Amino acid sequence: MLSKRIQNRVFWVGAQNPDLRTFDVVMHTDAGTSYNSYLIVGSEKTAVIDGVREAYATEHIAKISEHCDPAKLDYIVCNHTEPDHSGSLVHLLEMAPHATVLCTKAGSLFLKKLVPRNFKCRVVEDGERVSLGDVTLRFVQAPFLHWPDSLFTFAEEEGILFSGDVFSFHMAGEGLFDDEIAWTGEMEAAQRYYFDTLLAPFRSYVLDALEKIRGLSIRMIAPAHGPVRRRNPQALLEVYREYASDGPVSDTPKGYVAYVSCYGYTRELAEEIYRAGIRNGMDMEIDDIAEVGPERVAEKIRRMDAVALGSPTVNRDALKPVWEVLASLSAYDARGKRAVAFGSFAWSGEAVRYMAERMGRMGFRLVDTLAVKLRPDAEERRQAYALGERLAQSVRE
Ligand SMILES: Cc1cc2nc3c(=O)[nH]c(=O)nc-3n(C[C@H](O)[C@H](O)[C@H](O)COP(=O)(O)O)c2cc1C
Repeated sequence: MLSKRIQNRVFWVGAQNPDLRTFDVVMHTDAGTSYNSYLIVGSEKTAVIDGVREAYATEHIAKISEHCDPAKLDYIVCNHTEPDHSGSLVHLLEMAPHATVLCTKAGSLFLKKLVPRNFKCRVVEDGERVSLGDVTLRFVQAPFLHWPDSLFTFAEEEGILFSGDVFSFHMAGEGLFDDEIAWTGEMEAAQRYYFDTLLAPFRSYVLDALEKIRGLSIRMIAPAHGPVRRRNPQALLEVYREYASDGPVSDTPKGYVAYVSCYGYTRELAEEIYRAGIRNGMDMEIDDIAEVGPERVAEKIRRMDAVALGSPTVNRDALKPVWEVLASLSAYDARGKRAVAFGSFAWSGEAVRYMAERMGRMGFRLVDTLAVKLRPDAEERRQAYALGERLAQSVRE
């Protein structure tokens, strides 16, 4: 795609990779991705907002050159210093040695490690304005979206919010704007998946950032990946507010039992824990991980207040689907969540201990564990029920 004017004095000068299927190891994408960078040619000064992955630096600089001489660039704004947006910076700075990089304090510390050359860097304060002549940039600090460095840049006269990874999702295509492409359920899902993977751990920061931009007259949102949003930016802010509020905040605590079981013994324990949760006022769900799939289970765990994870011991370990669930979660997902581990075994019984150790290291608040030899008898089923009661109790506390 060539460079493109997105409005008056603002141009898209980014890059696209429609063939990408795995982003940063952690995310899949069915439609590639874009690395959005924007150039503002003000009446007095010029600014590039965000960069692209290093592999696309030449293309990026060529697109900037279509509209101005890169050697005369005044500012390069780094809303987010992650290498998919800052990789090109070292090359752009070679062309534009006099440009001043504008970023947050955290961003400046990251850039020192990312850019192996001296460059002019200025830390911008929350609410600070920088004039390009007929366009004024206003900076809104929005930390932890999804790194400590993140910043929004609002071009006041244009009404464009440059939002970094926020409001992004992975997609490359012919159209640059959301109203140029047929908006499908898959895009909605890609948007939600992006939020869940990168931003959900920082829900409260998302809500803080939304509050800070509430009063701005935003006519367009220009994110770092995916389409530029001009169809109804205010509605997108609301969608994000809903995403960010969809955490474990309901009055009725949510509990979840996820297990695997070869002969049904661990399942018997799971069902006792589930019953105890319900009788103790929790909104409960129960799943066999082998049926539902580890990713879906991990997704559900993110929204729960309490989790019970069960596996039999097989070949001196917990079963693979359980490890896949835990590998799909981050320490942010686990942080402070009440949890128990349980399972059946025949002679050595390592699974429960190993799960508990891993969950503890991830940051789950482990309430207790239960390992039962082979088929649970009446007393052991009572113990499983009591484990569910303690889990529910811990959430109330
Ligand atoms: C292939 C296989 C390997 C096993 N390895 C172990 C083991 O290393 N240690 C152990 O205590 N039990 C082992 N067991 C026994 C199971 O843990 C035991 O049968 C348990 O009750 C199964 O619970 P479930 O019905 O929930 O799957 C193994 C069972 C199978 C089928």
